[in-house]
Amino acid sequence: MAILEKKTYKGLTEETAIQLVKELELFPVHAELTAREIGDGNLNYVFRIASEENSVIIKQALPYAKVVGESWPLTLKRAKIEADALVKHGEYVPAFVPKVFRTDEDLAITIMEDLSHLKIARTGLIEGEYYPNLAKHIGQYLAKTLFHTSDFALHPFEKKRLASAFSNPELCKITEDLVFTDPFFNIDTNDYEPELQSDVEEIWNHTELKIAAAKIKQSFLTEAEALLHGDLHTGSIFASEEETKVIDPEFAFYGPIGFDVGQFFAHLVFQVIVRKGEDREIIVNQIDEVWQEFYSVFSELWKSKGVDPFTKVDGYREVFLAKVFDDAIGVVGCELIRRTIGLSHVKDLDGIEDSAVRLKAKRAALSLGTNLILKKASIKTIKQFITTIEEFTA
Ligand SMILES: Nc1ncnc2c1ncn2[C@@H]1O[C@H](COP(=O)(O)OP(=O)(O)O)[C@@H](O)[C@H]1O
Ligand SMILES: CSC[C@H]1O[C@H](OP(=O)(O)O)[C@H](O)[C@@H]1O
Repeated sequence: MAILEKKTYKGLTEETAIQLVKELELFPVHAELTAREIGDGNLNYVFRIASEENSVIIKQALPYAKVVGESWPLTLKRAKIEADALVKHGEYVPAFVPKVFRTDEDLAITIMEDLSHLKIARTGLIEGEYYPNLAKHIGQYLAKTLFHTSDFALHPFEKKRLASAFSNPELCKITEDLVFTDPFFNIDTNDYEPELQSDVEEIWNHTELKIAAAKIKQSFLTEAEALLHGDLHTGSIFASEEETKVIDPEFAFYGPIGFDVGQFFAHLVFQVIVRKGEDREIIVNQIDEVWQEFYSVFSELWKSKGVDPFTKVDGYREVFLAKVFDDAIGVVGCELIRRTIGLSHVKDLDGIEDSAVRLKAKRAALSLGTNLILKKASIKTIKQFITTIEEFTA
């Protein structure tokens, strides 16, 4: 029986992935096809199916988290959320997301544009590559996706319909635990070198820090400002010198705008920590540029497309964007700590072979993260944010 007709979930293999694209007539009938599983993420399978002339990607969710196994069951609904978010965001930033060709909820698959001509930005950045358009493009991606899905741009009924359609409790719970909770407590799944034990205990015993982190978590739990990507790290971005494409929005949900902004900042900060001299300056400038671009495009949209009467009140835009910035700084702090001592690290730090250099970099991430969470109220501008980064990472 044809795979799609079965209407039941079954994990694909390289063979059945080929059978599926044939059933869907995505390639000419006699095309010679090859398939390879290329997924390197924590959660899903990704197959690349290619003929001599053409190729597509099939991403399939598993009923559990791939990185842990069947002991961590995870909803298949995330595949639909991811495909729907790609399509929704694609309405506003078609140049910055892959095209979605087909989806199937029973199989939990999305068939999309193959972006293999690009490189995952984290990999390229670690190799020292320079992406002259990355900051500008991500600034635009953030401003457009977040403004257009917010109450500033939508009728309240449509906004609430979307918020309900993108309800994503299981994936949000991963972020609530892994980013905003577990690193601040002695939890089994935390993951760090024994040499960091005293640094980690300092965090666990720091009540003021925990209260500040709890407030940032509270914002993530309650503030349905816009349809977020929800996992906007440099491993979720394909780039070249010219192009930028954002993939993997399976954590999408209605949350605080500063979460997406802060996550992207944080993963640039990891590069600031590991680079030196001019190479480091490039990333510092990109942090500045992404914020300037986000601020200016969001402001233009606010003025030209704002539907809420308060968007016409002088001064409110600046107040709202200051709130987004404050939220983002808190998220940077939590993400720096989480990717250093929690579950699911980043190669930027873990890939440093010399252990003394690696530990120094991790300590910088922890002390900068702590400082940002505690002092975010005093960091009001992008320049002050950059000065703080430089203070802790010199
Ligand atoms: N559209 C695509 N084109 C080419 N490769 C892709 C595409 N989507 C994903 N991949 C590859 O699969 C990997 C994992 O994809 P990702 O969506 O991040 O999965 P996960 O949700 O498991 O993290 C990416 O790092 C990339 O190498
Ligand atoms: C066990 S999930 C941890 C981590 O995995 C996700 O990453 P990705 O899907 O990009 O590999 C996300 O960042 C989660 O926090």
